[in-house]
Amino acid sequence: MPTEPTDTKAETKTEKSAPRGLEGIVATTSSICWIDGDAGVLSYRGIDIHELAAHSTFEETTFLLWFGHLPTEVELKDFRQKLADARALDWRVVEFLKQIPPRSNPMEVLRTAVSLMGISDPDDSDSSHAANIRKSFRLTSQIAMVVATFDRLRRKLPIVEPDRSLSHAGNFLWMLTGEKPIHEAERAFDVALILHADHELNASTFAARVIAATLSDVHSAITGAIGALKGPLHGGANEAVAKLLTEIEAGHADPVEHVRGMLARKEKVSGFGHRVYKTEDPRATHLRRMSKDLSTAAGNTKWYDMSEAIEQFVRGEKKLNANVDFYSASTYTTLGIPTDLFTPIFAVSRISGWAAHVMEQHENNRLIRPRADYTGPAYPAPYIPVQDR
Ligand SMILES: CC(=O)SCCNC(=O)CCNC(=O)[C@H](O)C(C)(C)COP(=O)(O)OP(=O)(O)OC[C@H]1O[C@@H](n2cnc3c(N)ncnc32)[C@H](O)[C@@H]1OP(=O)(O)O
Ligand SMILES: O=C([O-])CC(=O)C(=O)O
Repeated sequence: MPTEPTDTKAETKTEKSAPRGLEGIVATTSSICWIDGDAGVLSYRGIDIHELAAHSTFEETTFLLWFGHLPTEVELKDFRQKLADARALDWRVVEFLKQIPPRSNPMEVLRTAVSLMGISDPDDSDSSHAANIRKSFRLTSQIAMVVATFDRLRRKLPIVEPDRSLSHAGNFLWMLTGEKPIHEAERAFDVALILHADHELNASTFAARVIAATLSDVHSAITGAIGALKGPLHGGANEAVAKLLTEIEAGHADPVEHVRGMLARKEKVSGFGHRVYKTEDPRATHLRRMSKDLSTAAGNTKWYDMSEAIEQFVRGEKKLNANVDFYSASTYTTLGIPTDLFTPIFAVSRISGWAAHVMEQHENNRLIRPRADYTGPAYPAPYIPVQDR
């Protein structure tokens, strides 16, 4: 006996909606990263990002994120060694990189390569903490190698074998360019990796934690995280900034007038705004300076000058601050890195934070499964046979 459809949705209501986009919702506890968005403070395990950018290395910062304290000299040496020892891509991953079309999107290539790495990982079926650490070493070493190797192959250049004596930053630049990086470039890249390493419950890290919380494996969580990072509202914004700068230059446009037009058309300007920071993103402070210093040293401040003009205008007009993605675009361009590698390079760094969060999730796990505030047809809606529709 069919029941009469109700004319009210009251019965079908489940829960009251959280704010759109979960703004301001505290979804988990975590001891990895603390942000004060009003004061513009970012810290990893309580240590201010400015201290880490000034004194640390990517290896040391990754140790800090994974193990919760700064390493002793012996611990750091051991950590570096393990990261360097993991610089070996499985032949199936290399074959995949050789066989895909050179025009493939590098973020899609990376996402697929990480998924493939999961199949060939020696600890594949082991989700113990020790195995997760070993997987995290391999992923951190090899994501950088995948990005560099794919770029070499698509440019029809020979693959550069890793140099285990180099730092993580130095080895990436070496495998990408086939040249040993000068100290300034290696240090700038190392600092960029430190700045991008973690950022609390950003979209890709949240995605990774949701996947990890089903007790799925590290590679599945990181594959999902890469998919989330790719979007232009998140990590993909650094490429969008570079495209904007290139478009302005190609059209011989005035940067301020170009952006004024975008705002008038209600378009978003990539590299500005942030869900958490209501003041300057502390990472942008470093990237702005790096962009300026590197471009001055290179004798071409074109991209920096354009970026600075846009930043001043957007801040004045919309009260929006530059985020981490804005000046990373001109910094990486000045380092000679192809635009479509900017977001993969974000992943080269963020794997350290993702891994820390996946391990933290597994250590104190509960399934993440919120509710939706249902807005569809009232229950019970009638099922109308196909001939009567
Ligand atoms: C690593 C990272 O993920 S950092 C962020 C990278 N993403 C970007 O740079 C993309 C551009 N920025 C944005 O889209 C947003 O600022 C986000 C996604 C970063 C944050 O989004 P939210 O907190 O959801 O803010 P939301 O998108 O609702 O914007 C609030 C208001 O500010 C405006 N606004 C926010 N960012 C921008 C922007 N970059 N350009 C123009 N207007 C903007 C919105 O249009 C909106 O205005 P309205 O209230 O008049 O409609
Ligand atoms: O925290 C966020 O929402 C985005 C961000 O800045 C990051 O992931 O680095």
